[in-house]
Amino acid sequence: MAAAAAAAADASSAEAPPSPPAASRVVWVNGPIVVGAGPAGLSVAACLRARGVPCVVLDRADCIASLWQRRTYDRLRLHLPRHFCELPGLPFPDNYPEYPTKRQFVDYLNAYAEQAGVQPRFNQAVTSARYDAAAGFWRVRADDVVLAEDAAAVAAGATTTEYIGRWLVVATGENAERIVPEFEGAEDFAGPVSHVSEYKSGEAYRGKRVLVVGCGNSGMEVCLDLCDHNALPSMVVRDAVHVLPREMFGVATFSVAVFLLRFLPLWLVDAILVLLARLFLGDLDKLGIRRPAGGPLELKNTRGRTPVLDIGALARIRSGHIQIVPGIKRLFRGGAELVDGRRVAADAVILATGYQSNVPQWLKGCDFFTQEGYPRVPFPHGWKGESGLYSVGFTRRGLSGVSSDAVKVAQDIAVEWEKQTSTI
Ligand SMILES: Cc1cc2nc3c(=O)[nH]c(=O)nc-3n(C[C@H](O)[C@H](O)[C@H](O)COP(=O)(O)OP(=O)(O)OC[C@H]3O[C@@H](n4cnc5c(N)ncnc54)[C@H](O)[C@@H]3O)c2cc1C
Ligand SMILES: NC(=O)C1=CN([C@@H]2O[C@H](COP(=O)(O)OP(=O)(O)OC[C@H]3O[C@@H](n4cnc5c(N)ncnc54)[C@H](OP(=O)(O)O)[C@@H]3O)[C@@H](O)[C@H]2O)C=CC1
Ligand SMILES: O=C(O)C(=O)Cc1c[nH]c2ccccc12
Repeated sequence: MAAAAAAAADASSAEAPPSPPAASRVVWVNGPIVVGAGPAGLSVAACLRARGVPCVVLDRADCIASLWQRRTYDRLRLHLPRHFCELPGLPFPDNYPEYPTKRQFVDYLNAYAEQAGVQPRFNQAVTSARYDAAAGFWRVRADDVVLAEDAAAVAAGATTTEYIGRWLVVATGENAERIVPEFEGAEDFAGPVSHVSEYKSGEAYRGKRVLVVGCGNSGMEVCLDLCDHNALPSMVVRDAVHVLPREMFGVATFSVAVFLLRFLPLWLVDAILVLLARLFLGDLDKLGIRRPAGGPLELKNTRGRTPVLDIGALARIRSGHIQIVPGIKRLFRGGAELVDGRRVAADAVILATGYQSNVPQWLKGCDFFTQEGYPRVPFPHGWKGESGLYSVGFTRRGLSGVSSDAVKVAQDIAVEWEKQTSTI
């Protein structure tokens, strides 16, 4: 019986997986295939080119840095000082402010791609990537993104291209997909429900009662923007959250943290940050904002929970312009019932409920990434997998993590590239 079971298991593991339908096109890539043309994809491509390694960069969007260009609001600025956000090889222009605007950052990224000669293939949505061990190549499939307006293309159906190459660089980011929670009664709610990635400005919400779900940097900044446009925001704070001042006496809190980390252990830096935040911001408990037990940097590094860097929302909470409410139990026609039984009226709901990686949806047959779509090996070692697999931008350390990964990945691939090309 046991032998029969073992034989059956052997037989099933030996069985070849069903082969996917043939791609309409096959492209042999001389060099790495980079998936994602955000800051991570651009910077690794630039570093590769600087070392003489060609690559192909694929993106599902029709432009570079689609997160920044298509899925963020107008008033957005970098919230870390500029020198923490520069990509390898190109400083920001001298006239940029300490916290560049979204427009400035996008201009910088366009200049970066241009200077490095990176020309991504757009409208290429990667649907699967797997390593073909027999051939020693990665097979990456991408569907042409067809716009609904393009009737002829829609009628012809999606074209699939298979890219085949020796190396695969995953650069699809920590914010690839929006998180959209489902609420009981959502179908009864009379107003619009949107994700913050669709929000541009509070102009559309003048005079309206808006329920903003989530109190990360997005939720806080959108509430502030709504106030500036005379809307009436309530913000759902369902759990504890760290709020830090963006600056203390003109010095960036982030810079203070980085400086202290040179001498002190992380737990102590966290304790100092919490103490300073208490001094600068006062007791937030009174406002309905509790601090988590873990420290702000610890939670950022281990769970990806970014502390809020306050740029003015707290003042509006104190003044009563932003109302804090607990978690949502259910939605109803005119608003939401909360977990404490209270009701809050709302004309619109904005979900500032965060983002997630999409790597598990398309990277098959390898366990380098966790189910959450992050490298299993923790920072600073998560940039290199097996068989020519790499990741850039999954460090939970923002743009500075992107840059440090990109340099390491390009260096590593360049060494392999030189070995391979010199033997030809
Ligand atoms: C609102 C906001 C503000 C931020 N501000 C800062 C900041 O001030 N400082 C900081 O350090 N960090 C900040 N971050 C963190 C952010 O992660 C980085 O700024 C940066 O965008 C990460 O770059 P990336 O290339 O890894 O990911 P992204 O910028 O998300 O780029 C990934 C690209 O991959 C593409 N893609 C995804 N899936 C596929 C697929 N299946 N096929 C093809 N293409 C695909 C996407 O279209 C996208 O263009 C912010 C994030 C957000 C959401
Ligand atoms: N100026 C800047 O540079 C900005 C930077 N960013 C960055 O973008 C990234 C994403 O930020 P953000 O979009 O704020 O996402 P976050 O993941 O940081 O925050 C999501 C928030 O939504 C809450 N949430 C999730 N699901 C629910 C639910 N069902 N009910 C109630 N609350 C819920 C979470 O609460 P809980 O903790 O309880 O799960 C959390 O407060 C971060 O790294 C951030 O720093 C964002 C905006 C501006
Ligand atoms: O803004 C983001 O999402 C970032 O990831 C930037 C960032 C990296 N490390 C941090 C620690 C505290 C606050 C922001 C960041």
